Amino acid sequence: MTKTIELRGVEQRFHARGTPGGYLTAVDDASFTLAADPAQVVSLVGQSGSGKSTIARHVLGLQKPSAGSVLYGGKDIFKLSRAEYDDYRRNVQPVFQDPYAIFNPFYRVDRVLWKAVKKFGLASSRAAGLELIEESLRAVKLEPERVLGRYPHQLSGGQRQRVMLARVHMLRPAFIIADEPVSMLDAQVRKLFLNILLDFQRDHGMTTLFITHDLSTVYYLGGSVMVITKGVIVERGPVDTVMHEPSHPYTRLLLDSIPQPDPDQRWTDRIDVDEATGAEGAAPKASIPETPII
Ligand SMILES: Nc1ncnc2c1ncn2[C@@H]1O[C@H](COP(=O)(O)OP(=O)(O)OP(=O)(O)O)[C@@H](O)[C@H]1O
Repeated sequence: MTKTIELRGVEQRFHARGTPGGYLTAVDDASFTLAADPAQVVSLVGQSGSGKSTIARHVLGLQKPSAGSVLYGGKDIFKLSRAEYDDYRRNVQPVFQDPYAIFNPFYRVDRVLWKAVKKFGLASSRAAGLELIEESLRAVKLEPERVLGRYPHQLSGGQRQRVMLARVHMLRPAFIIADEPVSMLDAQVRKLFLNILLDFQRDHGMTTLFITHDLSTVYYLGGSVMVITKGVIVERGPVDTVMHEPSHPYTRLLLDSIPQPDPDQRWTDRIDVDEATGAEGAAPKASIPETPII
């Protein structure tokens, strides 16, 4: 049976002083399904504060929605049996912006990988475990001898990110929930990271929910995209269609925020998102640079 993650009418309210009613709606009636088969890349794109991370937290079971439900294999993730929960934890893996917080600075980075080997019983001996770790590090273009034995601060941000991807590679989850994973990386390392996610999709059948504020990254990844503003998913579809024929004014505004390589035309227009009305005052039809900047 194909594994699925489904959000059904998810709403998230937070207490917020000074707002009408004393709360803000961070996510409003969000519904979508991620399927493991065929493996796919689905991006969720929107500006800061649009509700993306809140949705990631819902999918990862870190935040219970105020209303609606998050289903894994058709079952509410907050009501799974122990065995179902273990399956969900193994098959839905997060990758965050800066994994520095996940590494304990007092332990070598090896520990994160060995913990996964032990927790999920991935190898029957130490030698087999080490072989698996080394294979996974190579799969994310890291040389084991340059990484193992080091402390987190001795690695670059891009290397730390890829150690987390090596962990994902070992676990082979059905789903990766990647929340702004590349926003702190330079263009080259960013591209490397995105290519690894695409390799994971093609070679190991992993489906990624890729959360970002950056449409050019979405363009590079391909697949499909959902556009979110003020907690509402306003547009969705294949990346090519949404990028070339955006139907919602907010998507057009986002498209106009892609910088151009030409210094005289870095931005096609000024981006003025009206906080009160969302996408009011839409900019002229967007143009996508020939070579998206990633
Ligand atoms: N625990 C919380 N308590 C109160 N408000 C919150 C909480 N978490 C998020 N919010 C608010 O909910 C809204 C959506 O936040 P969220 O972090 O999901 O946005 P985002 O699109 O991921 O933004 P960014 O790209 O900046 O991370 C914001 O207005 C934020 O201030």
